[in-house]
Amino acid sequence: MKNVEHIGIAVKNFSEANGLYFRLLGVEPYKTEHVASEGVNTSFFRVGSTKIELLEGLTPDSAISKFIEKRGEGIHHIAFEVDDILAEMARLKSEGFTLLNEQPKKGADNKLVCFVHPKSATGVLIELTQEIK
Ligand SMILES: CC[C@H](C(=O)O)C(=O)SCCNC(=O)CCNC(=O)[C@H](O)C(C)(C)COP(=O)(O)OP(=O)(O)OC[C@H]1O[C@@H](n2cnc3c(N)ncnc32)[C@H](O)[C@@H]1OP(=O)(O)O
Ligand SMILES: [Co+2]
Repeated sequence: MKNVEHIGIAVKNFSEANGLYFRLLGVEPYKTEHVASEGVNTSFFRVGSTKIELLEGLTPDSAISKFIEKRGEGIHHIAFEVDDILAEMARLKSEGFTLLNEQPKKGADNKLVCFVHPKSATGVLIELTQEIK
């Protein structure tokens, strides 16, 4: 695992939340991206050497909609950058962590991603991200 690549925050009202984080962070999001496979819209803000990812759920069965339904808005996941996502997934599996996808999948911001179940990481949803070169 390398640095914290981004912190994912689940929000109800995407445009309001983007305005709030612009005022909070003093920067505009450098990208917004619809990710149909996850049923989300995302926006990314650079903050120092890491990023904030705002996520809104677009369908009732999206992970973000279900999260907000159950727990309200807030920090949803922590993403770490890895150099070799397949090797890291194999390592975590051998360490007994529960992975939520067997193979890396296309995430946002030009990344391959994999998630670790919060139940095997002290209640924190962990995302692995590898830059697609
Ligand atoms: C577009 C990609 C983008 C990127 O950066 O590239 C993203 O980050 S997309 C982010 C959204 N996608 C995901 O989160 C995919 C992985 N998530 C999942 O597969 C599910 O959300 C899962 C398995 C974590 C939870 O599934 P579900 O909500 O259907 O099940 P439960 O509600 O029964 O949850 C089980 C258990 O986990 C707790 N939980 C759920 N979400 C979280 C969370 N984000 N952080 C911590 N804990 C979480 C939930 O409360 C349940 O615990 P319990 O004690 O039983 O209440
Ligand atoms: Co993310």
